[in-house]
This record gives sequence, C-alpha cells and structure tokens, in this order.
Amino acid sequence: MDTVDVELAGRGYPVWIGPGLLADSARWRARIRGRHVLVVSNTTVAPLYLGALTRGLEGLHWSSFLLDDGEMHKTFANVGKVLDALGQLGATRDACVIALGGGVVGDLAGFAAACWMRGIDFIQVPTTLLAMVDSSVGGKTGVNLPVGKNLAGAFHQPRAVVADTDVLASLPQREYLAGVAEIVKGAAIGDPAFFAWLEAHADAIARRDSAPLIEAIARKCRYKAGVVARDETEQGERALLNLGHTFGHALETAGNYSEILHGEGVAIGMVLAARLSERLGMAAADDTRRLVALLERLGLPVAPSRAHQASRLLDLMRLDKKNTAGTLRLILWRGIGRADIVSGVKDDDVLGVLGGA
Ligand SMILES: NC(=O)c1ccc[n+]([C@@H]2O[C@H](COP(=O)([O-])OP(=O)(O)OC[C@H]3O[C@@H](n4cnc5c(N)ncnc54)[C@H](O)[C@@H]3O)[C@@H](O)[C@H]2O)c1
Ligand SMILES: O=C(O)C(=O)C[C@@H](O)[C@H](O)[C@H](O)COP(=O)(O)O
Ligand SMILES: [Zn+2]
Repeated sequence: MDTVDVELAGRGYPVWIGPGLLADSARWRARIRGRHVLVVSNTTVAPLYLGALTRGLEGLHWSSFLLDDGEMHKTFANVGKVLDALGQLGATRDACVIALGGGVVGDLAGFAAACWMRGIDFIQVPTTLLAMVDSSVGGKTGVNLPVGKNLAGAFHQPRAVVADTDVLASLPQREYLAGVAEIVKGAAIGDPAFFAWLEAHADAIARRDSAPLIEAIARKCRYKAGVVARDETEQGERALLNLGHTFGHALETAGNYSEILHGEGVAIGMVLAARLSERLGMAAADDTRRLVALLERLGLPVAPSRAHQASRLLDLMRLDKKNTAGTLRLILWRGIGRADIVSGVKDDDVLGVLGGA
C-alpha cells in the first residue's frame, strides 16, 4: 500500500492506494467521528462493492442512497435527494457521507456533504481509475447544469480517500482509459520525467499491469496533492489542472453529457489546447506530436468523433469558471511538463483550432 498525504493545515488527509483496502475497515473507519453514515453510490457499483464496504460499518447507524448511473445524473435535483436521505437517516452534524463510486458519485456526494448542516465529513472511496487519480483528491465537489459542466459546487475536502485498486478489475476498458487521460494530463502540465516514464510504460498501463499502474496512480495523486496544498481554492496554480478542460467540458456539454466520457473530453481538449498553443507560438510542433502519439498508443481519442459547430463550442467555453467578464482564460501549453494560464486569446484563434473539431 502507498499513502499520499494531502497537506492542508488542520484539514489534511491521507490517500491510501493499494489492494484490499475496502476490507481493511479498521483503517478507514477510524476517520468516522459520529454514529450516522450515509453511503452514496450508484446502481452499477453498489451491487459489486456496497456489501464489502458496509461490512466495515457494523454497529453504526447507516443507510445507502443509490443514484442512477451516468454523467447526466450529476444534477442539483439528485443532491436534493441525497439531502432528503440524510434527513431520513436523522444525520447530525457529526455524520459522515461515504462516496462509493466514480467521479460522478464522488462530486455529487461531496457536494451534498458540503451542504448538509453547512458541511459534514465525507470519505471518498473511488472505484474508477479517474476517481482514484483525480476527482477524489482535492475537494472540488459539485454538479452539472444544463448550461455547463460543474457550474454549481463547493470546495469541501474529504477526511480520507480509500483507493482499493482491486475494484478496478470490474471497470470497463473505455472507462479505465478515460482515467489514464487524467494521468497523462498531470504529467503534461508539470512533470516531464513522469511524461517520459508514461511513454516508456504506455503498453503496460494500457494492459493494466499491476506494478506500473499503482506507481502511476500514486505519482499522479502525489503531483495533484502538491498543487492542492499550495493552492486549495484555485487562486492561481491549481487552474493548470484544467489543461484541456475548457475544450473538453464544451464537448461534454454539446453532447448532453452522454456522448463522450469526461476523460475522453480531456484527451481531445489537451490536443486542441496544444494546437492552439502552437498556433500562438507557445509550444513546439514536436511536443504536440509526442502528446498525440502517447494518447493514441494508450487508445485515447485525439479528435471528436463527430463534427461540432465551432461557434457553439466557443459559446459553451464562455461559461467556463476560469473566465473573467468578457475574457476567455485558457490553460495553454508550453510543451511537455509546462502549462500557463493565458487571458485574452482571440476568438478567431480559438475558432481556428475548433474549426476541425
Ligand atoms: N472533483 C474533481 O476534481 C474531478 C476531477 C476529474 C473529474 N471529475 C468529474 O468526475 C466525473 C467522471 O468520473 P468517472 O470517469 O469516474 O465517471 P463515472 O463516475 O461516471 O464512472 C464511470 C462508469 O464506471 C462505472 N463504475 C464505477 N466504478 C466501477 C467499477 N469498479 N466497476 C465497474 N464499473 C464501475 C460507473 O457506474 C460509470 O458507469 C465527471 O463528472 C467529472 O467532471 C471531477
Ligand atoms: O482538481 C482540479 O482542480 C481540477 O481541475 C481537476 C479536473 O480534472 C476536474 O475535471 C475538475 O472537476 C474540473 O474542475 P472545474 O473547476 O473546471 O469544473
Ligand atoms: Zn478532469
């Protein structure tokens, strides 16, 4: 087992990564302070892992709430239903929400925990690769709105992250690869040595070989934990974790949250950001080629599978949370391991790269 510590004064927490952690309940149960526990999961994950988790809750007053499966269910209405379930449980301020699932469950359950009685504890038990390497770490919680991704939410840090890598055995390959995209993103933004390591281990990672996979999860979590510790609420550096996301979120929204996976949007979005950076003279074509080659070897998309109207995507990008009034702010790329937040990119340049999207 590996442990990554997210260091936040008085609110730090461990990210435990390795096999067998669901059954190792003594470890995570110690993070539950009160008697009430609501486990939030979904209709796919619960039949697989809810039993293993709740064996560790013996003696506590717990219940579960199951979401329907899918990004389109990451809604405000469902947060309301989780809050109702907390009410029915009689949850007091020392209650704990446990999010058992992928990023959709984690983001939504974390937001409900942030809202209940103005904030109660929650524990992340990520069951997708994406949730293990990204969404469970760092305390961004929230839901989508019809007009855009993640537009309502709160920063609310978990008390612990329990990443039991055994559960990845049941994860479909497409979902697995979507998580790999967020690993590549971390390396592309800030860790050239990790990027080169990923190039050397791409086939092993795509095959899910255990040792390199656990190393990749821990490296990505450690990188993200460092960024979060330095800039918890995204006043500066943390925005770099959004590389590819302004484009990717627009593609997700344009597809009504059901056409492409978040990680696929990130993969395509990183390539669009790299092409825009090249166009603006910030990045070299060779670096873009390396990024595209790595994503392709990993089996990830590097362009949308259908044409979109560029002006529609640009309109969606205008609602991104990094923007200021009237100004698009994008994470652009300076090549392997270096990214920057850039304001005032001209519409024509964005439309230029979206033209092919
Ligand atoms: N908060 C953050 O910092 C952050 C970071 C990255 C992504 N996100 C969000 O995370 C979401 C994407 O998360 P995701 O990729 O985990 O998608 P997801 O939560 O939809 O899970 C993907 C699919 O895998 C299924 N699944 C989950 N675990 C499984 C398992 N062990 N075995 C079999 N099936 C399993 C789910 O039921 C679902 O069908 C998006 O909403 C994105 O915006 C948030
Ligand atoms: O943790 C962060 O910060 C990130 O930006 C991680 C992203 O991978 C993640 O998709 C996040 O939900 C995006 O946040 P948003 O603020 O752009 O909605
Ligand atoms: Zn993301």
